[in-house]
Amino acid sequence: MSARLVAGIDSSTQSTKVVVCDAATGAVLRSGRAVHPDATEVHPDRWWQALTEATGDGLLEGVEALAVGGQQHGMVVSDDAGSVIRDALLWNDTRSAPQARALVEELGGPTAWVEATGSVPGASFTVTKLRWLAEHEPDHAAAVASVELPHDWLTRRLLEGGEPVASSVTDRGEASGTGYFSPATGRYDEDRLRRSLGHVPGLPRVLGPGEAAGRTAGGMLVGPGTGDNMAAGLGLGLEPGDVVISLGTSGTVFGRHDEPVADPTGDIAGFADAEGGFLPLVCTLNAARVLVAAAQLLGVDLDELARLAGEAEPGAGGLTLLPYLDGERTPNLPAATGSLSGLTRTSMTPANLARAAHEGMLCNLAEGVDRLREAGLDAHRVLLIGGASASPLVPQITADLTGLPVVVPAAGEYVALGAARQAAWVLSGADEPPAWSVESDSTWDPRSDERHDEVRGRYRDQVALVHPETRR
Ligand SMILES: Nc1ncnc2c1ncn2[C@@H]1O[C@H](COP(=O)(O)OP(=O)(O)O)[C@@H](O)[C@H]1O
Ligand SMILES: O=C(CO)[C@@H](O)[C@H](O)COP(=O)(O)O
Repeated sequence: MSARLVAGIDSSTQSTKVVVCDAATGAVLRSGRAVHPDATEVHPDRWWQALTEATGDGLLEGVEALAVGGQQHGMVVSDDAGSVIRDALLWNDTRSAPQARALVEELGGPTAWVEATGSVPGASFTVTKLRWLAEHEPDHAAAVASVELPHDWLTRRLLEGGEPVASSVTDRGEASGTGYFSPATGRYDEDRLRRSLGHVPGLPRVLGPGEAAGRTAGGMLVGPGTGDNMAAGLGLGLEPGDVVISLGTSGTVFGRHDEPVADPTGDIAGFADAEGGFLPLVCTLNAARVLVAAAQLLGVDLDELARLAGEAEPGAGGLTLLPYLDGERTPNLPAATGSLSGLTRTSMTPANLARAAHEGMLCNLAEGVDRLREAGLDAHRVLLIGGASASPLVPQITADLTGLPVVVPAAGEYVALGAARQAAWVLSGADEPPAWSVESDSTWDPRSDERHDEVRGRYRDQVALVHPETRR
């Protein structure tokens, strides 16, 4: 008997990736990908074009069900005809930082926000982008009849001409990144929405995990979809003690939790996951592209960057890079720039610069692991995913700086795989997702060396020195 096929779509910041899997085992049978524009505001049609390109040449032939995992938070606003009003503002667009500060202050401060929505909204959160729209483009704001996030919009497009269960749908995971939804109660917060946009627009219906969103015109069953980090969690089949570090455009650190996590400092976002639980998460704005920028500076490719960094000793000869090249989200420094310190005639070598780029990026994420532990999450091992997990050096430095064993799971595209697992879940009609196994590539154990503690300490000292406003 031939396998039943499901597909998972990862529409993330830099690209769309699609995997077609055996619904029973999760084995990846086919895959496709296409790039997105490099911008922080993008017309959603560009994601649709990328999806069309990635699934060209019959990639979806024989597929019975599919689902979308999408970059979180992006603001897609449509008019009463369902047409997109302006380019979507993405999660990494920091223009709404002043609106974020104002909303937090106006609506009761950080603790009130955490109680109502699970998170203290920074510029990434949709609610702050809506306030920006109301202040800067009032005609556009007045025309907004519905607000969706990237995966909601793509799911609606997939269902066009088919049989959608509602005019627009989402899930708890995605909705928990809006800033106008409570992951604890599962309800939208219309007051916060009115206070940001000026009126309450139409919102996607929040489907349960494993609940079908409808059928495409071609008859494929469509899952509710979710945010890309939630999809990765589902694809990895997280166990207690697993902490994920994802090194894509964003750096994220997260784990599953049965209870909501409330962090009024704003470092941890109290998201929902794609299985009915919670996904506390720390997100940085600067991850894989720090290595890309360092490679460009040194005039080398990523393999050579890793080789050079491997030549340097831990500690990069005293160089410390604060890698806030695109501003930063955690710590909350949206207007920050990167800085490099510790330069001497001896330390200023290509190898030390390459090493400092790796250490700076990973120190910020190791801080995220510490924040999750302080919030009560067990951390026994790190599962390392995302584009930069392919680097030959990143897994070992991650192990050294977090003090945890690091596993790089074998299959690679865990957001797409999680979306496919959700599609298989919907197809099965079962109460639980199918039990797909995750193969590990290799494990890197942390090496004991006092220089690793010294690197972490120097990084913290430098943050406090250059950005004293982050001191608690
Ligand atoms: N071997 C590598 N070392 C470091 N970075 C890499 C490597 N391979 C890919 N990348 C980077 O990973 C990023 C893409 O990661 P990905 O997780 O697909 O991002 P996103 O999901 O945000 O679109 C790109 O910036 C790419 O240059
Ligand atoms: O904003 C967040 C998490 O809150 C980001 O993680 C986005 O979801 C984008 O993810 P990548 O494209 O970097 O995977």
